[in-house]
Amino acid sequence: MLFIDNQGIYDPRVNLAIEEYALKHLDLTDSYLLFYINEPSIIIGKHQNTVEEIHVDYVRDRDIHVVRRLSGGGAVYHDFGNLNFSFITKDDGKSFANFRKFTEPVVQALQQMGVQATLSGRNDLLVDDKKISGNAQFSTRGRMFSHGTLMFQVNIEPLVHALQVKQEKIQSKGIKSVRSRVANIRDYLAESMTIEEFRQRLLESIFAGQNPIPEYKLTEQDWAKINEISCERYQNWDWNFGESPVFNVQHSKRFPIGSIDVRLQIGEKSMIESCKIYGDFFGVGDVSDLEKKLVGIRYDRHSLEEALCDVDISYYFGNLAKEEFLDFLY
Ligand SMILES: Nc1ncnc2c1ncn2[C@@H]1O[C@H](COP(=O)(O)OC(=O)CCCC[C@@H]2CCSS2)[C@@H](O)[C@H]1O
Repeated sequence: MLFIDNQGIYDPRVNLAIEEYALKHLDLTDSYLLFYINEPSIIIGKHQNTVEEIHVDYVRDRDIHVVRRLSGGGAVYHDFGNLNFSFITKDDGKSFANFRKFTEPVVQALQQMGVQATLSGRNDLLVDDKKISGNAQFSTRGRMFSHGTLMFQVNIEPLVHALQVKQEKIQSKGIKSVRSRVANIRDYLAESMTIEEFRQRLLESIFAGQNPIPEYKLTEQDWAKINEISCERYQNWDWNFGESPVFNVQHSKRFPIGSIDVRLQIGEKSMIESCKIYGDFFGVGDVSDLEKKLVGIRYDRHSLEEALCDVDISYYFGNLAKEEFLDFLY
């Protein structure tokens, strides 16, 4: 495994581009570990409807970045007290959805520092029943990353406010990110340290026995492509916010693999004119392919079944069965 050093970069639109670049373009014969700290930001899950996850006025007034990421899951808040880790590796077909594999080295490092963290629920690390880390994954073409937050010393007040959607919006929508009681790691450490020292301790624990720690240095060529990805995707309103959905059928439900929220606009002769799928579910497939499959067909059970007959639903939504998805749609 190689360590990618990006210290000194705090812009989430660049950090997420480094991660995407490493995933898609670096030689994954080796795995990589990337750490990043972002200035105040909300990082939205791939399938979420941004305006329904944030307090728009609060976020605008405080210049908090709002950036969508590639992985599924819910919305989290980052600031200079939050350290993110990302393992970028080949997807051997067994690792996706295995959160234990990628959080274990971090849990061990935390335990060495006196912090009794455990993996619990779908994707959280807890101390004292409080969440200190949220994790998510993304897989594409045999490559994947598994990344997580580490709340070292996050300012809790803006975290709560920025993720608190305005009241009228909550009422218009069934499904939200999974809100948790959160805590900061610093409060549980055996000895005090700065976030930089914390990062160093994690690094030394994960690369135990390797001195010096093997590093991959980003080249000028890498940087040119990273900046391109950053501009095209993470600095782009279309990606981060996108168009608001129009719909006249909305179904929301929480499944074991996460929440799914489907909005359909039904036109003349019962035809589906547009389809949008939101949620904090985990899956490998790009749901926009599924959305496209549903457009142009009749909104009745039989037509839906026909349209989905050659579709592997679990590819998009973890291990959800097709029947369950059809019952949910219609
Ligand atoms: N920074 C941070 N760390 C841990 N938990 C948080 C954080 N911010 C908010 N929350 C809490 O988690 C829920 C959302 O939980 P939920 O389970 O819905 O979503 C996640 O955990 C996603 C984790 C994504 C990690 C990526 C790693 C690199 S870029 S972002 C939110 O409502 C708060 O209660």
